[in-house]
Amino acid sequence: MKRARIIYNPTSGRELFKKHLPGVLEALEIAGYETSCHATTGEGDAINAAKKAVENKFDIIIAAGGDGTLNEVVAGVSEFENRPKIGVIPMGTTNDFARAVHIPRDIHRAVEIIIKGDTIPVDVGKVNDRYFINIAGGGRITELTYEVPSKLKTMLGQLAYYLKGIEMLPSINATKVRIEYDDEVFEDEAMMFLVGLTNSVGGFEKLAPNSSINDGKFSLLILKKVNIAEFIRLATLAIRGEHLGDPHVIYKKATNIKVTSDDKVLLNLDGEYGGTIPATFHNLYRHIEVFVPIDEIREQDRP
Ligand SMILES: Nc1ncnc2c1ncn2[C@@H]1O[C@H](COP(=O)(O)OP(=O)(O)OP(=O)(O)O)[C@@H](O)[C@H]1O
Repeated sequence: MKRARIIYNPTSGRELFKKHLPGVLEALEIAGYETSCHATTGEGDAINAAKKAVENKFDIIIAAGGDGTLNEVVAGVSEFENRPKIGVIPMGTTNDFARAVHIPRDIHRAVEIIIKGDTIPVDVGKVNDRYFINIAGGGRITELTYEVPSKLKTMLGQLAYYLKGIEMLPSINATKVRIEYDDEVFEDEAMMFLVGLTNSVGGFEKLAPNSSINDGKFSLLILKKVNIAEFIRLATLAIRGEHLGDPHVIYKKATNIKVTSDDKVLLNLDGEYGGTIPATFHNLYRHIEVFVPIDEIREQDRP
């Protein structure tokens, strides 16, 4: 019998997973998985739980939570040679990764996808000694994800982020950075930089339209120094995916990226605080296998 380990964050999103756990366990049992679970207790706990699951030779690990929980599970397995396949049950406020690979927010449909068993390989980003599956970023506006209280997310969902974003607008400013990407260099003031693996960030699904999740490349997006009015105009364009032709935006695919600055710049990794720069980004090509609804995967993401 195959063994599955569920690692779930009981505080994710609207805090509903626990209620559905018996049904999830039953469905997996019927499908031939002997399943056990671990409820995370706080930051970093899912990393350790995932490491233990690898050491205990579970066949698959199911991350039930938001992008933060999935990030920790991937970080936990990434150092190992034999990495179990990963299932995702999106329970967070933002589930950018799940959205990028078309895993629905419906718990039972998400479990069915795992049971069906189709997987695709997915690139993982490594920066300094940390990992990301979706996006890494720097610049004041990317810090907004840590300033939204969990209670507010439980109550308002995604809206909590937009409200915080509006509140932060007056305080965002540019920082002088040096960004080396493959053979090119950007050295100037920037509002933010994003290093993306998927096309979907915080509900902006067209932010990096031609990114592929398993081509071994990052989508690098740099927003040069602009004033607040221009920033809002570009954010509005970004919702429609029309920001890429703007002269204030640099958008390139790159495999190796290095960011340095004389100022203190915080790194945001999949929505959580991820240390400070200097940062060297490596793309771990097809590092994990993830259960997905294979028929819905975009052509450029199919292996
Ligand atoms: N029992 C817990 N209590 C408080 N925080 C926790 C607990 N377990 C995990 N966490 C932390 O919560 C963070 C965020 O969780 P997660 O991404 O799953 O859900 P979310 O906050 O609802 O959604 P999102 O981050 O997508 O907005 C995790 O990275 C982890 O550090």
